Amino acid sequence: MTVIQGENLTKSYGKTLALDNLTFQIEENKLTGLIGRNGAGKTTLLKLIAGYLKPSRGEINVFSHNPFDSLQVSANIIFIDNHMAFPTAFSLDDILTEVAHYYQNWNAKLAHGLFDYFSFNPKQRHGSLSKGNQSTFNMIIGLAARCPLTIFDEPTSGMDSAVRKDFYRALLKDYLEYPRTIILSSHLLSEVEDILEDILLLRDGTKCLHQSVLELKEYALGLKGPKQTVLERLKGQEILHTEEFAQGSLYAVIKNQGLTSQQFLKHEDLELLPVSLEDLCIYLTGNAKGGIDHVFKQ
Ligand SMILES: Nc1ncnc2c1ncn2[C@@H]1O[C@H](COP(=O)(O)OP(=O)(O)OP(=O)(O)O)[C@@H](O)[C@H]1O
Repeated sequence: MTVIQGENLTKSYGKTLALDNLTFQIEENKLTGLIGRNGAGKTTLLKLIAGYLKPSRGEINVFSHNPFDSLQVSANIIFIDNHMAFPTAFSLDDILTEVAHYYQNWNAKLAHGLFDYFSFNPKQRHGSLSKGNQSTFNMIIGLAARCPLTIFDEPTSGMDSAVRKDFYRALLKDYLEYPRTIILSSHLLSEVEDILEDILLLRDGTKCLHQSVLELKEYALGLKGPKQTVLERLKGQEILHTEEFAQGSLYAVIKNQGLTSQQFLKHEDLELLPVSLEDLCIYLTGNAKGGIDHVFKQ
């Protein structure tokens, strides 16, 4: 079943075009990573899905409804980001008690288990938590709510690396036990790629690609060797990235068009290297100016 369907989705803020003609769909019970550079339109897209914003053009349907001001949709969604605010009079314990009434699938055992594991003080106020602890507390709510559509917008902001690892582990374990549709926006692709099933990559408000992580791992090949040898091998290939190194060597990333490694390894000077998902996404969403090296060449 399709949970989210966007058709020619466009969102402008005045003259700024944040999303441009985006068409995509997300199926039920998938864990999707929403990836893109700063300003690519991730938060805008998540807010359109959650019904916080109206599209300027195009259509968005969530559970077959327009999410804007839809009670039906909001009852089935939780949106976790680092702007969550709670009544200042509430302690953390009060918040957990109150939010439990909102979410049909709320799991108090999970909420309290995580709350104790992360050593929260039940009497503390949300506003007095450190930035990382606020994110951790928000994440507990996002997981324990077990909403059919769970949206995490940069959920690990401020968390230290140990807490981030615990969060990804908890997310994966709970997702495997209670499958649901989860979208996770993140800049830290290397940290999340092992738990994601699909990646929706945005570039300047447009869809760059939407594929499974397994497909993406086969998407590109890296070649390194003497510049002239690499250049010869690049003929007819779709080049995604090139980088020069000392002593005349060149590293090139090409689209894997079903080529066997043998074709490239005939030349013994040539090294075939895997391309990480993080690097691939950087190359696919890079600007055309030749990267940071370009600044130093001017
Ligand atoms: N309320 C707003 N008013 C005007 N422009 C906005 C507003 N919100 C976002 N934008 C612009 O829309 C574009 C997309 O922003 P958005 O926050 O969706 O990107 P993002 O991918 O989430 O970025 P980041 O990774 O930096 O959080 C940016 O150019 C941003 O400046």
